[in-house]
Amino acid sequence: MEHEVAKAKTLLEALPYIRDFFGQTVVIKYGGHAMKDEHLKKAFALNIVLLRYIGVNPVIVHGGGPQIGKMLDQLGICCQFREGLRVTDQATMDVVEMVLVGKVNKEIVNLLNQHGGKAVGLSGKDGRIINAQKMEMVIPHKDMPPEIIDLGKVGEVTDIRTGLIRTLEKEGFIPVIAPVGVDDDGETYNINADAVAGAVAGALEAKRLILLTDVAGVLDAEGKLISSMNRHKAVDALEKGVLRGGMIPKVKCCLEAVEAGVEKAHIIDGRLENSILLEMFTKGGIGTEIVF
Ligand SMILES: Nc1ncnc2c1ncn2[C@@H]1O[C@H](COP(=O)(O)OP(=O)(O)O)[C@@H](O)[C@H]1O
Ligand SMILES: CC(=O)N[C@@H](CCC(=O)OP(=O)(O)O)C(=O)O
Repeated sequence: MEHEVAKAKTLLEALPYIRDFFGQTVVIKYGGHAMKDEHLKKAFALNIVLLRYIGVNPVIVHGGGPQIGKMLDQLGICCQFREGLRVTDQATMDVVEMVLVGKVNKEIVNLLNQHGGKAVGLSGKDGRIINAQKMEMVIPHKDMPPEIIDLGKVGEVTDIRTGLIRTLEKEGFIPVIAPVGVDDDGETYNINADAVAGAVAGALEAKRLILLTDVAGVLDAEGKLISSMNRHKAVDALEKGVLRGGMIPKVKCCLEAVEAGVEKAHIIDGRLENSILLEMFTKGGIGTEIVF
């Protein structure tokens, strides 16, 4: 009996948060360890389905870098990264689209539906959700002319069309979006999934952007977790070189999202079971929050 009483108390403790999130959109970037481990996959699905049943509108944007890498390897196509982005020729683009849209996206849809959700898988081409253009990568060099890198079919988001996402939300569906975009000429682009998640959250004026990753959050130079960063602190960390590799696009896209009106962005540990619920429905939260 004592156990049951404690359970009821826990539910009531979550009430202020549930009330706050009711009817709101939360964009979640699904990737990293939480997408590989069977136990964590199930927990992720249950977290998302629960959100939907208590009146939150979750929108999932997924990655799949390791899965693309594995397939390229099997096909004997070599892969190269510049500044954390995959150099993408036409053959690579075909594999990226097949793996992200055909395999990873459908696996996530299936996972959510198996656990009681109503998920719909989309690429950026469906309803032209993700409009993109070829990315111009310019690396500044001290005392030298800037370096211009051609990443091939790597794109950047120009515009997110929210109509189809809103229609699905209204009907109780959970949109699951693969980070493949398209331009006016029908050219397909490979886009970093964190960047897509940030742009989708901004366009939807989501209440939260949550990025799941393989570390506790943003760590400082001593390796200690930074639990909260405002714009000023985040820009400072980017400029001082505290952030490296994949953490750079993550913090950048969180900044862009809060600048576009998202209330808070979070980088949280996807290795932790129920990390999404812990972040949203407990007082202290987990990981790093980025606010305007
Ligand atoms: N200051 C930092 N704080 C946390 N992680 C950092 C930092 N600088 C670099 N990283 C690296 O960024 C990685 C997360 O980015 P990434 O590998 O792209 O994640 P994911 O695959 O989950 O999208 C971490 O595993 C870590 O190695
Ligand atoms: C341009 C670029 O690098 N695109 C990424 C898209 C997938 C992705 O971002 O997946 P993760 O979130 O798992 O890294 C790629 O080809 O790997």
